[in-house]
Amino acid sequence: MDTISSLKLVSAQNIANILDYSSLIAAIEKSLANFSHRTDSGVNQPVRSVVIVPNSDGFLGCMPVYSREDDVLATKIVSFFPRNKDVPTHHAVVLVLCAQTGVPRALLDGDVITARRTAATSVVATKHLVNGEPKILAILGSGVQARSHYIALSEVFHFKQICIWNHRPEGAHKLADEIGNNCVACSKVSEAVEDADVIVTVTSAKDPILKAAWVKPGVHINAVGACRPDWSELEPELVNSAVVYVDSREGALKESGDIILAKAEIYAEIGEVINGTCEAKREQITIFKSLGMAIEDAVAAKLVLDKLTVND
Ligand SMILES: NC(=O)C1=CN([C@@H]2O[C@H](COP(=O)(O)OP(=O)(O)OC[C@H]3O[C@@H](n4cnc5c(N)ncnc54)[C@H](O)[C@@H]3O)[C@@H](O)[C@H]2O)C=CC1
Ligand SMILES: O=C([O-])C1=[NH+]CCC1
Repeated sequence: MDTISSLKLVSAQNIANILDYSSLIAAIEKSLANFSHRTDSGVNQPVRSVVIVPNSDGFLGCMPVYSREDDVLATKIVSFFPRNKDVPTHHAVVLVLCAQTGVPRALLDGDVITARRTAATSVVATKHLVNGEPKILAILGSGVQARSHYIALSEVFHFKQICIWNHRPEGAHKLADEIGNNCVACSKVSEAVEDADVIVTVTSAKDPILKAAWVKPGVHINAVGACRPDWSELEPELVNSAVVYVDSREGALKESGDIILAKAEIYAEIGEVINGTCEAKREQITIFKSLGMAIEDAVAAKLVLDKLTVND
């Protein structure tokens, strides 16, 4: 019988071995499209609940979702303590339950899932919104998401050059060394982004780091950090000069300082572009504001569980 005693525990190492970007990107693309159909495609996903931990900048987020198409019922619990120094800033677990009985089936480490599904989501947005074939990638930030974004984007696009900036230069140099000879560490954001076709912002900044004056016309920006309503990575002038796409309208209007502080208009969810109900305005500056959604974690966890062998 299916009981909690048969709960499967899945480690980060196991997930890292199993969760390949090619399957993940395809699954995420489908899930973003499904999400934007809302209840028509049987997705029930409230905006995440966030519990703030005073005097730490830290928070705990609870992210439940049900998706009929994917036959998955799951919740992620994620903490973000940006001031952590000796341990990572994010920690997460994903609990998957039987969608018919509610019995917990598996508890998965959520760190690798968070790193990879976020990058896979940016890949999907970039595929749909980038103007032509991108040659230069700029990454602002040099932590976990900077690495996963470099790997995931490089699976799909062939960049001639990658420019990294980090607020602590040693972080940018370390990542540039890891990536190798088509990668440079830049000492200024303006230098990193001036020729970029795709920009990824993956920092814990609370105030804007990227300005309108520095970017090329037609650039595509994946804005991945700044997940609090009073935090932003993008200067309001930049947000208001761009066509703004989000993962979830409700989520963006509640959580995204980049959108709330700029009083920006949201043009579409990326799922609406995938579904063909909203246009990809590729010739303009496009911003994909990513906050992260439970459905991304749920489909990633399901991929892992489906690929686990009985002995794992
Ligand atoms: N949209 C989504 O689905 C997700 C978004 N995130 C967000 O992405 C961002 C990066 O996450 P990770 O790479 O996991 O974190 P990390 O802690 O590994 O890296 C953070 C990076 O930001 C830099 N940084 C720290 N304070 C800064 C400041 N005041 N100004 C500029 N840079 C600063 C650090 O040097 C480091 O390079 C965070 O804001 C995080 O909350 C993370 C997971 C999912
Ligand atoms: O979706 C997610 O896991 C997160 N978004 C911002 C911090 C963590």
